[in-house]
Amino acid sequence: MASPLILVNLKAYLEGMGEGAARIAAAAEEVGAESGVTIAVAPAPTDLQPLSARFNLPLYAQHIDGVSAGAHTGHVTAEQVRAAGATGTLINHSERRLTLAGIEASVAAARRSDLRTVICTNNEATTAAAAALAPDYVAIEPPELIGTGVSVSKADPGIIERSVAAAQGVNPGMRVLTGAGISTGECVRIALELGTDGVLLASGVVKAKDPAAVLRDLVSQI
Ligand SMILES: O=C[C@H](O)COP(=O)(O)O
Repeated sequence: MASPLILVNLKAYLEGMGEGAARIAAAAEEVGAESGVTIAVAPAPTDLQPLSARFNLPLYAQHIDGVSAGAHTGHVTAEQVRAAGATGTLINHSERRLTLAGIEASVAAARRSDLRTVICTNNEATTAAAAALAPDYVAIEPPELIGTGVSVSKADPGIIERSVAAAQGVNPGMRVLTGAGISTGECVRIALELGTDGVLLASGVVKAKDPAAVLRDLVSQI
């Protein structure tokens, strides 16, 4: 199996001129290098370029629209985030939902720009639909647990197992992440034991006093 992916979404938690994002990217780079685990960060779009200039780690956009350069006010294109240093993108995060057609267009745009794709989903049915679009990963996150500190690995392991089965039933070999409330190495270990290929998390790292210590714990049972 390829190295599990720990994908840290910074959401819009961090204000200021990118100092907070840089602190977390530095911690992710350090812990990724010492552990050998792939730790990626999904910063705000304005932080992609500054982070890619300073740090050596995979960067994901939090969202892209399924359009190319043109008359699209307020859109974010795959070409733009790729040029800013992203190597992948979230699509359809629970806090940035798209239509099914929009998801398909974003996946196609990401592929044209050679970006890895993570389609976020909320249950088994949407996980199966997402898997049919053949992204690099689907990421199942029960919305009611996001940001609560209550781990999906412990509170709802069944949804992880069923989602892995649904995704791989549609697309054998489909890689699955899970997220919502993940904050410890035990949560990551359980997620991997349930058949996932890693985790998508935010508050457990972003709100931590010592993000590097949390990241070290997250990779400690892999
Ligand atoms: O993108 C990350 C997820 O929405 C999980 O967020 P959380 O780790 O704060 O629950």
